[in-house]
Amino acid sequence: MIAFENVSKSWGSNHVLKSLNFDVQPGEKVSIIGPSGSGKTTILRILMTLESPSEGLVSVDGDVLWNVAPGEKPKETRQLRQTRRKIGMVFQQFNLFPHMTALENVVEAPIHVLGMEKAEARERAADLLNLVGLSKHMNHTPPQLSGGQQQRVAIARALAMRPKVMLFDEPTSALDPELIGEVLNVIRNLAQSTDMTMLMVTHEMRFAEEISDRVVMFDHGRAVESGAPEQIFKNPLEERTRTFLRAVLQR
Ligand SMILES: Nc1ncnc2c1ncn2[C@@H]1O[C@H](COP(=O)(O)OP(=O)(O)OP(=O)(O)O)[C@@H](O)[C@H]1O
Repeated sequence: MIAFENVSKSWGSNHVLKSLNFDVQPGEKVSIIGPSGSGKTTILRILMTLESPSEGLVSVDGDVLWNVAPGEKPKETRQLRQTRRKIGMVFQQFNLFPHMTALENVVEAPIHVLGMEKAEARERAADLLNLVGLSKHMNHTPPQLSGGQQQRVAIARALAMRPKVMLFDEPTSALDPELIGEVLNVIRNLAQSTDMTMLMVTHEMRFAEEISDRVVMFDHGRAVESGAPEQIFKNPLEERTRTFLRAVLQR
């Protein structure tokens, strides 16, 4: 469903991704872990076309998003916009429209981007807000909601576009500790009840262990180890994974 082939990304002399080969199978739930600055977010941003690779091929659902030859300037492929719609993303920051209600935030893109009928979009948005446990808050604006509730609206908004792939970039990092659980519960339910492909960057190790089919350890722009959660967390093969996990799990 997602494939990175020999993908590199540099900002000046900072080589953030180094000939990365990485894929995610249809329906697979994959978590990316690794030290700060190892390139985890950059992978998601390339998939969202918020960044372009310096080199390499990236495809989603069989469509080429990026195909950049060495020394070539990245340019958008013809089907990029179409492919981009297959992907929903949840960021650390919720990025909701503050003056709109939760429901209006969720219906916005289906109406304006997908051209969905207003009534159908509102019905779907109400179902999704119910799914994330916010049926009582549909008419509240973001300032009237807690951070956890706002992030759940952001998840509903991403789902409203009927994506085949959901990307999560540290979805609980901006939340107070007591609000993290409610957002993780929503993501856990999605992972267990949908056949969507899910790729998540997270510092929540126990959560990654619990919900993922596979965990990938990143370091210095490379996937250094990939395996079932019990293998990565209980029996990591790479010294870099052991050192990283020792540090984060002792915190
Ligand atoms: N727009 C940018 N311009 C220049 N450098 C950037 C840009 N975005 C990211 N970087 C650099 O790329 C490197 C990798 O960043 P990235 O955010 O992908 O790491 P990460 O593994 O997600 O880290 P964290 O866990 O701290 O979020 C860092 O050195 C960062 O400073």
